[in-house]
Amino acid sequence: MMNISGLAYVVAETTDVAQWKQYAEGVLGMMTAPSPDGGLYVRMDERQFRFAVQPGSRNAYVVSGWEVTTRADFDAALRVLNDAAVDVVMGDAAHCRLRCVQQVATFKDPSGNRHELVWGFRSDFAHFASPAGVSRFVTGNIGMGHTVLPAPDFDKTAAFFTQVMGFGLSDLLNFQPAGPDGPTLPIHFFHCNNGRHHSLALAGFPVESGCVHVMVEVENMPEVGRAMDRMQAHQVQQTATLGQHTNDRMTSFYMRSPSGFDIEYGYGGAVIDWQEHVVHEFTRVSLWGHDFSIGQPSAAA
Ligand SMILES: Cc1ccc(O)c(O)c1CC[C@@H]1C(=O)CC[C@]2(C)C(=O)CC[C@@H]12
Ligand SMILES: [Fe+2]
Repeated sequence: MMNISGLAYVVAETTDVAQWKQYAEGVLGMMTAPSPDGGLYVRMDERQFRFAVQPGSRNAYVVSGWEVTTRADFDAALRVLNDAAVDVVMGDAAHCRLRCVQQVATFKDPSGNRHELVWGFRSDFAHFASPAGVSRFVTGNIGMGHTVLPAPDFDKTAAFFTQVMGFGLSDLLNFQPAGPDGPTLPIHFFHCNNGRHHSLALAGFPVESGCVHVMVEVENMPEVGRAMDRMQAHQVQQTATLGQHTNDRMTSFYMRSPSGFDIEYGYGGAVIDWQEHVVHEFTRVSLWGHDFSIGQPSAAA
């Protein structure tokens, strides 16, 4: 059985590394350093990076990095992938060095999203000092946050994550963007072996950038408000108003990243005891706020 402990990192591609550096430092409030591939390590905590930004010809999401805590769990995970006939490419020394890990294995899910499995991060444990004065990001044992990936091949991809990757379904939404008579788009929320309500969500539609959004969490409401001020000061496009989700209780706003996908910036996400949790379908996205219409192309200035 696979025992993934959390979302370790995400990798994004950009045509403009300097722009990502400004966004990471000035808006997200994260530290940056050059990476060996000519890109950027974006730091949120004691790890060398939580976002790896690689230079390229596109602005897009590239890969999700999933972590196991031991070599034994890594080997067990490789056996599970092999038994499920998943094509796995083992990373070479350069790939391990780039990701700052002992071992890395790459594969795709049934919708074509790319994933990496890693163990044994390497770190200099330099103190995290946010260039924007962010007190701290909520990471550690619950991972860097969550990622929401397109899954046009929905049922196969959801089955892959529960049956092969060992995720649990937290809850689900049958989203009806055009009202009760319109089409239904499933969004399923999955947890791995930590208390974060979801480390992954799968959305049953294609997304040009390769990702719907990545969520990062800060430790109090003022840090969310200060991030909104920085977003405005840097003229970054907001894609949803401030609001609070029904399922994970996160208070957050959404904005565009330079790689085309959104960043959800929030605080107060519930930490769940999975023994007590009951899987359910929810029909309201938010307790209050979260107007996603401001992110639609027609709403753009
Ligand atoms: C519904 C929900 C619960 C918890 C989350 O962390 C979370 O991001 C969401 C929203 C999921 C989803 C989205 O991100 C893109 C825009 C979507 C499809 C909507 O317009 C409503 C639900 C939204
Ligand atoms: Fe989210």
